[in-house]
Amino acid sequence: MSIIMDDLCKRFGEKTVLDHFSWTVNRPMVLMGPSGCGKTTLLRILLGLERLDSGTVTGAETPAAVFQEDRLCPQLTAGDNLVLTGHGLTLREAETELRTLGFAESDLKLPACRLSGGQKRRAALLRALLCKDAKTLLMDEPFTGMDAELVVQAAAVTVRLAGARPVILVTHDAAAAEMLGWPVRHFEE
Ligand SMILES: Nc1ncnc2c1ncn2[C@@H]1O[C@H](COP(=O)(O)OP(=O)(O)OP(=O)(O)O)[C@@H](O)[C@H]1O
Repeated sequence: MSIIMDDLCKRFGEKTVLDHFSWTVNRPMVLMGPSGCGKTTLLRILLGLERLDSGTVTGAETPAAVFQEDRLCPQLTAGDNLVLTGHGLTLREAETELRTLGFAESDLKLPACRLSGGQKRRAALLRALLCKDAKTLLMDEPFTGMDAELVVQAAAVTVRLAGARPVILVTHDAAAAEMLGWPVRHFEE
């Protein structure tokens, strides 16, 4: 299974964001590039949230996503948020993985709106990684708001749970990219 992007073009008014961009992703990979170069736009195109001017995408069906915003249901616990989109994921499995990313028993009982920014980010990351029917993963800055020690743990969990699926993980964090150990594509402006 591969995400195949062929000759993609996208403009916003005068601004060209994708200029005949082609890329085949058949395994987990990292996408890096300067702010404003179009990384989020590319993920939004793959998710069907933005329309291409020209070009084709195949193989991006049934993705799970980590957006720049966490997009958790605020009244549900972190575990219930994971179960909600997990397609067969049990609460026990969800909470086990939340504990590996530092959730205490008391954190597991809180509604998502009472969690810290970093905890919400970890929950959003695990929600995508644990979505059982996702064939691809699209992750936009999933480690934002985590301190260095947590990034180490989050990167290890990401590698373990992503497996061999096609993944595009956008990050500004060169140290995180190195920890993942995945090939890096540099997206220039
Ligand atoms: N809906 C839109 N309308 C107009 N311009 C847009 C729209 N969405 C994005 N842009 C512009 O397209 C360019 C690429 O934006 P995008 O968010 O994809 O960049 P990015 O590489 O993800 O940046 P960052 O790393 O800062 O998140 C920017 O110049 C942005 O202002």
